[in-house]
Amino acid sequence: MTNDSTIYYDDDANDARLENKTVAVLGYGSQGHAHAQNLAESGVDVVVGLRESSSSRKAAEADGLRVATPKEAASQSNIVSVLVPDTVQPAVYDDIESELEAGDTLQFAHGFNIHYGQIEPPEDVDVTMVAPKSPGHLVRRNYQADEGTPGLLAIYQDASGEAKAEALAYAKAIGCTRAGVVETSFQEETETDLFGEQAVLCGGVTELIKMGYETLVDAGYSPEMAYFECLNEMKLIVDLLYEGGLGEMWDSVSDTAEYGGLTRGEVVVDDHARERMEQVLEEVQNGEFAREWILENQAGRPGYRQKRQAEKSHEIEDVGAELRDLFAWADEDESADEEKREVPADD
Ligand SMILES: NC(=O)C1=CN([C@@H]2O[C@H](COP(=O)(O)OP(=O)(O)OC[C@H]3O[C@@H](n4cnc5c(N)ncnc54)[C@H](OP(=O)(O)O)[C@@H]3O)[C@@H](O)[C@H]2O)C=CC1
Ligand SMILES: CC[C@](O)(C(C)=O)C(=O)O
Ligand SMILES: [Mg+2]
Ligand SMILES: [Mg+2]
Repeated sequence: MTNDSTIYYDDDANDARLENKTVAVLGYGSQGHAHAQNLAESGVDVVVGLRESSSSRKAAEADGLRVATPKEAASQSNIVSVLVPDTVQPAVYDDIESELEAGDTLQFAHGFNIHYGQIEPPEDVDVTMVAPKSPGHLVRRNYQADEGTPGLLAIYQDASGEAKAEALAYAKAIGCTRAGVVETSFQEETETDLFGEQAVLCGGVTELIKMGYETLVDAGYSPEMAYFECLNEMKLIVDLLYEGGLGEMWDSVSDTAEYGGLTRGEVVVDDHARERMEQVLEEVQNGEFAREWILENQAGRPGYRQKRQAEKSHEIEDVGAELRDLFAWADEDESADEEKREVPADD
């Protein structure tokens, strides 16, 4: 981040920008349920847009929210927050496009479809992004605990001249300006988000865990020891990194771990890994990943299903399930897990 990045807080946002406006939240999954409930509790008029057959309808209604079809919701609203999965957004957009009027806002939590040209909004609507840098369940939990969730704000199209002020009010209403909202662009958010989840947060970490586990088990150590060491303890280390960066983690582990980590970490994640990271970034930047993902969806997701199945079948998952049943820490997270399970899988 450069020193001139702008960060906005609660005092920079004016709640009145959302007065007399209706927000249609399309989708009631991870982000959708959090935005809709936080907006409503902040006093904003909300209508949730879900298809007639939607398995999420019951949950939204049980949470006291008004529910309509995406098209009806868009026609009743001034701001349409598109929080269905990225892959279905273009089809949902085609359905609601006719309901967008000059001066309305199309709001996103991720820039994929705008940045890669899958959605091309009319010139007379504002196109904004408020993207919490967190899974939706934490956005909701933090709001309920009077805490904030850091987020990003970007303006792709400012037809009204008011796009930023309105997006800031939206960010405040879902709790993001309590923590701070960094201004960025659709391009930067999309490319960094995709790179981060592929190379580091989701893809990189899971491969590192599995490879560490397999190395220990192949060398004759017990699967339980390998699970604890390579997966379970990851949370303890990540909590320290989250609280105080690399420094707090290194301060907290033993000198032996610090010396071993500082000298051996770079043996594993070496220049070869850096080259591969650069390759992953290039495929995000030149649109190759986006094209692959769009085609994969058009083909009915055969490769995705296969990869998912292989991941579920990895021995570490069985070992982990057994251990989590036997130890007390599983109970602590039970309510969070229950909450997560309420979100329907996409297939
Ligand atoms: N997951 C996260 O924490 C984060 C997500 N984002 C972004 O937020 C956006 C939403 O992602 P996320 O919350 O994960 O989405 P989810 O997968 O959780 O969305 C599921 C919701 O979308 C509805 N839905 C699915 N397909 C359709 C369809 N064809 N028509 C209408 N509704 C449909 C589902 O209802 P139904 O019962 O009808 O299937 C359900 O309510 C994305 O742009 C994502 O990149 C950004 C930051 C983090
Ligand atoms: C890290 C995954 C993420 O980018 C997120 C929760 O921010 C996503 O797309 O879900
Ligand atoms: Mg992300
Ligand atoms: Mg993402």
